[in-house]
Amino acid sequence: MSSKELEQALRNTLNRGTKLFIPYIMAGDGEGGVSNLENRIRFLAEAGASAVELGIPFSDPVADGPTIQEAGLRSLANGTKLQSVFDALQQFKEKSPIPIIFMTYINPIFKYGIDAFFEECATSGVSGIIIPDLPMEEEQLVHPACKRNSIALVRLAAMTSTKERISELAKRSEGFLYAVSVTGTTGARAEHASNIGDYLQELKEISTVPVLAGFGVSDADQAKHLGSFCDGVIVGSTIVRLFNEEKEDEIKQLIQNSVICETSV
Ligand SMILES: O=P(O)(O)OC[C@@H](O)[C@@H](O)c1c[nH]c2ccccc12
Repeated sequence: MSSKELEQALRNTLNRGTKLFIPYIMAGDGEGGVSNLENRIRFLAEAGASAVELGIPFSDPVADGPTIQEAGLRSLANGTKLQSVFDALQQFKEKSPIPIIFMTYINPIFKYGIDAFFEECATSGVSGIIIPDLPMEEEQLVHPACKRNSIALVRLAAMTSTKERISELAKRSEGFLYAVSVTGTTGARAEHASNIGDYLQELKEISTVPVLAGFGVSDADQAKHLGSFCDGVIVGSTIVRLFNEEKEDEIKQLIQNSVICETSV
């Protein structure tokens, strides 16, 4: 799947009249470690997920809140390595029904080797990547390799970024634009800032790719609220927690209730 194809897959979903929902899961978390990946991704696709964000466990996850950090520790305890994630993806019995977007810090990419990393992404069916600790000024380090292997480099916009920076990020983003919707780390929040709607609408106006809000979304009401200002949401900590508590039914309900489009907007 090329980087344009990720964008197109998301647009196809939007054209069917639903909002986007991208769940985040930590690769290697849960019983069986990476061997459960194919089942989990298939389950999420059937539940209505538009794509999946797949986290690679890392020892120093600076942007992760406690729920994702704990999932990373469980995954590392299961013996997960970057290579075992690639191997598991390459061994899928059938191609993933939804696009897979990697979420990893820059360090594991350096360690693996930039070219080798993106080549493996392409042969593993990964269509996009989120690198939260790679500033825009440094992205030339990886962008040529992303391009060569048709991996969409998803940019993150923060609420604290200047207008100029946000519009540059929105212009550059591939696949979609990740609108970080809180200040701070990942994790469920009771509520979002009152100016969140303005922020998301502004991003939506300047972005040429779909805009998804992430960070702090823990229920369908929040998802629908944020989704009413943009194209949908990314949910991490709540999905990770529900998988860990074996509450797959709640995951299904959360996704199905979040993607409903209210026509008032
Ligand atoms: O957990 P939350 O609050 O639902 O936020 C999404 C998030 O977990 C996922 O996108 C993610 C996990 N780790 C990250 C690090 C940086 C940016 C994004 C992420």
